[in-house]
Amino acid sequence: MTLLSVRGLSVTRRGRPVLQDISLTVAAGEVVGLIGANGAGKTTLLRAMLGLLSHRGQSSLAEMPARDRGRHAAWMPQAREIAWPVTVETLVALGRIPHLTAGQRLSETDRAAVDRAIARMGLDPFRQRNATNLSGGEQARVLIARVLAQETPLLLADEPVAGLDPAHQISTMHSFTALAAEGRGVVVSLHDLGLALRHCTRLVMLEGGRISADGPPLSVLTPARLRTGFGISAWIGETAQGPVLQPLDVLH
Ligand SMILES: Nc1ncnc2c1ncn2[C@@H]1O[C@H](COP(=O)(O)OP(=O)(O)OP(=O)(O)O)[C@@H](O)[C@H]1O
Repeated sequence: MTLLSVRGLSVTRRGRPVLQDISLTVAAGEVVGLIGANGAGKTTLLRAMLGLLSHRGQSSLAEMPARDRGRHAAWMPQAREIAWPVTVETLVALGRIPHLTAGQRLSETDRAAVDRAIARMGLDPFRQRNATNLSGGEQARVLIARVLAQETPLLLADEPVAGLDPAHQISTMHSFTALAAEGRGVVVSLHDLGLALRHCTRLVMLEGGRISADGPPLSVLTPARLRTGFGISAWIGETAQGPVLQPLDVLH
């Protein structure tokens, strides 16, 4: 089942083309990693697909009425600052808003979704803590839990694992894999190519605002693309524990 369809999407900012002619679809069961160097256009693509940026071309998500969109896709932006001094539980429960009608309180179903998201991100010990008093990585986990609580068919996240410790980076990627196994779809921008290789079912690589590769991770992360797209060399190998990528050096 197709959860997102983008055709011929282009974005111009300050007269400069930032994205050109992007077409892709995301199906149920996929964890799509969006990769590319700083400035390649990952955030711009995620925001344009959601309808948060003016664009040419089509995105099925941007064309939905706002209310339907909130029930179809959850969005975790790159900015991590939590501004409100509310408990972790209250903040995660905000993810249920698209499912409520005005003035409606959380139902048992909503509370169960909040509990599942809190458990998935290992936040039970923090439930009643003020979210603004948590560490940066803990706050990121709270924001991931909020989008998980939304329990939408599609999840889009901009660098969700940035700033997390290794255990929480891996467990967050496992959460995405579990969502895909349940029949949802995930699009996640990542700078850690090792995590992208191991945990994504497919990678979409951006170079200079265009898709330079789209396919299974090992077929996308070739030495030539690591050189042209990232300016690095890397060791890539198949091991007993699965594929591994270790960046080695900057190529001049
Ligand atoms: N408000 C803006 N006005 C003009 N240009 C912008 C604006 N926002 C982003 N850009 C430009 O668009 C290009 C793509 O930026 P974008 O943030 O999408 O890249 P990214 O791949 O997410 O990068 P990063 O890995 O650094 O987060 C960059 O060249 C950036 O300078």
